[in-house]
Amino acid sequence: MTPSIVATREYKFFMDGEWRESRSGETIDIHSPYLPEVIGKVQAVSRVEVDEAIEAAHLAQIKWADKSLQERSAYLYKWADELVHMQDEIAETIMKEVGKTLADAKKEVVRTADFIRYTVGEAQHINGESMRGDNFPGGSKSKLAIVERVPLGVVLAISPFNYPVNLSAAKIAPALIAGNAVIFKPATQGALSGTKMIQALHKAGLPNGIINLITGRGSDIGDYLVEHPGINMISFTGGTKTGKNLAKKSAMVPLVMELGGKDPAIVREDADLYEAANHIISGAFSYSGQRCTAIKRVLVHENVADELVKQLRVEVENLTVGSPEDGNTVVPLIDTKSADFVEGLIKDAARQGAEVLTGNKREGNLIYPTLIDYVNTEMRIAWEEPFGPVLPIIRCTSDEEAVNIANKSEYGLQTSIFTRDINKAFALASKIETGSVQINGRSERGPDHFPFLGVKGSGMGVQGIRKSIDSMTREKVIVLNLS
Ligand SMILES: NC(=O)C1=CN([C@@H]2O[C@H](COP(=O)(O)OP(=O)(O)OC[C@H]3O[C@@H](n4cnc5c(N)ncnc54)[C@H](OP(=O)(O)O)[C@@H]3O)[C@@H](O)[C@H]2O)C=CC1
Ligand SMILES: O=C(O)[C@H](O)COP(=O)(O)O
Repeated sequence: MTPSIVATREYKFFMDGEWRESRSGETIDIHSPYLPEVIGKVQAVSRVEVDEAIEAAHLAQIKWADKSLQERSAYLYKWADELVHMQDEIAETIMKEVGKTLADAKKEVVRTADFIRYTVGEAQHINGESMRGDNFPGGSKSKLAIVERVPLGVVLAISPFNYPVNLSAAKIAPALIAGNAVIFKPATQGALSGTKMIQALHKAGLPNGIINLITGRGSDIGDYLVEHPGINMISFTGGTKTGKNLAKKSAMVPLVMELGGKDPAIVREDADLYEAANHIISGAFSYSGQRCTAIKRVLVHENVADELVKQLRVEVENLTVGSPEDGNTVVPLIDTKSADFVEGLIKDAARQGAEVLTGNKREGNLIYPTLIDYVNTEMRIAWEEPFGPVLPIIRCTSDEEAVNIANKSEYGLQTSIFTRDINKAFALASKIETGSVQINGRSERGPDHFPFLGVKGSGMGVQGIRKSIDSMTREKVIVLNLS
């Protein structure tokens, strides 16, 4: 095993341009999903320090918004460059902290640098508009409205553990380029990776106060941050329960939330089963299914179910399982609680008569990839999001039944439809209640400039580069009354 580069180093939080120890005197141990030792400690930032950071952010934001777009762009380009320079160090931290393979962790860092650069380019092509009053009956031609987009002020960015760099920067970059300051609260498991990402931003020379990294448990400071009167917009990615709580607590603040999912793959009778199986396996099992967009149930027509299941089983049994350090696809889950939860879902299905075809084995947090056939709608696994490497198969008698089961979910992130009939695919897509529908492909967020959204319990508002910038700005109308 390679020696840990993060050892048990204690990391500081970042506020008003300075790395600081919290006056709380408390730190939080960060455990690895697969290594026995504590891999780092982060500060448990106090409420008073949260107040101070938000105040500093407000003061700094005014000058930041005054800078030209080209000046702000230069800082963000430097940030992207620094991330690329630091990619080995950051990727290793991601691997140890959230158990992603080094190759995937590096991809995450490079994808993030690309994301930042694209964000700058997008912002440089956003223009306001103007309109004359006489377009409306009775309106005067002498009224000229100039409509621009202006920043909202201080954006609170809260991110989950599974893409600790990319999903954080996907909030921070659009906020910054639009002229906002940011309070960034990373997932506690993910805070070391988030800290490294902010080190890269610090190296880019960003003015003091524009970015503030607040570490601490969501259960301690989450509500305080969300309810804080100094926060002007919240961009949150995480679980549906946390998101619902957040939506109740925040008041009169624009909110974008990307939450959990239970993405179905609908496999029609006429699908190319080989293609479908490949997409389903990579959709369901990469990074052990710890993706909001993972395929989390298969709704297959009964006439082709045996054939599909046979192919899926072969592919599941070929998946590599073990430490992320050896490049395995199925790796230990983020913590014991998550592994217990996934195991509970498998046991419930088995107890109720589902057929566990392969997997159902556990070593610590490592759950072997598990394929379960003959799942019915009475079983928890038909509805609950595992965030783990388990795939339930529900056999359906018709498209209508598949669509009904797909839509009954409390979630609405994405759906995949596999079919050779493009007309049928469109007809089904129009009935599906999810933010996106993928035809003949696995569910996924990227490419990152596509709008990305969940409906129902999967979220509100839209991300995706242009949409994220829009969500972090508002229109400002200045009317010239000409003589
Ligand atoms: N739709 C999407 O785009 C995505 C959705 N997800 C969803 O996220 C979940 C997994 O991520 P996970 O990190 O476990 O999610 P959590 O909901 O547990 O945590 C997400 C973030 O919220 C913070 N938090 C916790 N309590 C509060 C609170 N009261 N107020 C404000 N913030 C709080 C957490 O901090 P702390 O870590 O300190 O508890 C963390 O930073 C899955 O359900 C997954 O589907 C994940 C990625 C993408
Ligand atoms: O957090 C997630 O799971 C992501 O938003 C999904 O991203 P991906 O589809 O690119 O893995």
